Amino acid sequence: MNEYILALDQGTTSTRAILFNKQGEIVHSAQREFPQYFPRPGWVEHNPNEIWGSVLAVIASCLSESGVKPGQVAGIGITNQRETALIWEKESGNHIYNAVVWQSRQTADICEELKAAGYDSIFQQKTGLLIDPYFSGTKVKWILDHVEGARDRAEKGELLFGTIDSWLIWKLTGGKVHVTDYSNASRTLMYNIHQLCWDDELLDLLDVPKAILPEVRASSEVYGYTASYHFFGHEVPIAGAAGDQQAALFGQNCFEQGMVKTTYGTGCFMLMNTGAKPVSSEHGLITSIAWGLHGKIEYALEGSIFVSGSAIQWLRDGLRMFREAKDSERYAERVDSTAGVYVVPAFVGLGSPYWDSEVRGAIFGLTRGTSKEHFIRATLESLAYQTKDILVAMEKDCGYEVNTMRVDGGAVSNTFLMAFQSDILNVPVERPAVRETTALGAAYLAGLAVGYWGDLDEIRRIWTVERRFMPTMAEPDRELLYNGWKKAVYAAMSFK
Ligand SMILES: Nc1ncnc2c1ncn2[C@@H]1O[C@H](COP(=O)(O)OP(=O)(O)O)[C@@H](O)[C@H]1O
Ligand SMILES: O=P(O)(O)OC[C@H](O)CO
Repeated sequence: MNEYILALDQGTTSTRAILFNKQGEIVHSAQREFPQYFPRPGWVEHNPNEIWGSVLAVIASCLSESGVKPGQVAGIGITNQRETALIWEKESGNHIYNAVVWQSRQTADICEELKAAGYDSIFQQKTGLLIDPYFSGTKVKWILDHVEGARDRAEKGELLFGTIDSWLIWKLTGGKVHVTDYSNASRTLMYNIHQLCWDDELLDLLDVPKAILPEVRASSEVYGYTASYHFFGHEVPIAGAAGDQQAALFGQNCFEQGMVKTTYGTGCFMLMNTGAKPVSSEHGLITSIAWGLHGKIEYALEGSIFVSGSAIQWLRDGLRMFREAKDSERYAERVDSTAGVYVVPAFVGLGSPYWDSEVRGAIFGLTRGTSKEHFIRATLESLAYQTKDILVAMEKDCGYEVNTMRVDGGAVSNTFLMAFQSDILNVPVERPAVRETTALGAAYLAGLAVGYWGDLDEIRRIWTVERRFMPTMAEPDRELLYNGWKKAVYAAMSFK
């Protein structure tokens, strides 16, 4: 009887369940969107019960549509939107407040206070991160500050905190297992990535009681088994977990130091495997744990771009420039260039390497001749320029040149964008055959833990490139275009 690995990819806007076979191929997948809540400008929240409902729904669809029996699932791997924080009651499982999403800026004041008190460098040294509303720590503090009685109850051990991986493992095991993995813990602003422990000093600064924190475990090991009532009578091992960007790094087979992947989804995230040593950034990047595997920790250097594919959604839904995201390619190719137009899609500020939460989007270089095609092309090109900003910072931080970038995520099906990306970076860009790399990484981590795949070499043998984009642009053209982008970004940053 054939066996499969089930990956659960709990993303910011939708949840996917994907069944993979031994060749790392997709056998079947199911996807479900869930509601987004914006209680105030800049705030983004999810209802944890709706997330859980979406997970149950995609598992059920995936199994029933594929005809795969629950007993044929050798293991489950979980990957998740990172940083999103939630707190629930240990006894009832009820959340005490919605999940505060990574994009949410509701803790901006808390961050300003911590920065004004001079704590930047302590947080950076210990966690590899910056003080920014993006990360979980200030979100946990905010929930405990705003829900009456929460801090007391947290101290008494009545409440549990988790990122979405923790929540799903807890729910899937019927409330038995409260864990997270190293990669997710490293995004919380509370975890010491050098000493590998929740950091007492940082917990004090954030006023977060240790009792609510999950146990931190490897990214590939059996954490527990599905409660049989959730999984059609079967106890399936939950055997892997990693934050979605680290899972994508794993799914892209970036197992060696210096290997780089970039995922173009709602936002865009470039990660470099830096091996057993964390590289501390001096150029606006952040340091995280890539994964804990086979008793070893590996680290990653990361650049996080908040708006990427969502700029294309904005063209589609906000400006109604086309009906489907893929139409952007056709429009962009109707013109030879943007004719000097630059779009800076800083809708929620800028992440790496600028970290400016006050800047907002801007457009430069308009003339009477500017057309819709120029505008669409300039927006697509902005995805590639933002990625170049990160690569430049990454090469400075690690001290060598990146020789290949592997890509995945929804926007990589845009061939114009990938060719321009390679041109503007002057680096070959590799697009893999399986583009659901995040889910694939989670499947690999779970499959390794249950012996479905024997080792990394077996995984390396099944990973294949679908297309390699080689740079063809002349250096002076590249320089001219990129200089224009830098001018546009700094002009946008000066308009506040
Ligand atoms: N052909 C395309 N060209 C440009 N952008 C695209 C294209 N197809 C999808 N996108 C963008 O990719 C994003 C979806 O990618 P996905 O990896 O599913 O994101 P996420 O996991 O963050 O929800 C959307 O923001 C969409 O606008
Ligand atoms: O859910 P995605 O794919 O938008 O990814 C979100 C990232 O994990 C945020 O850090």
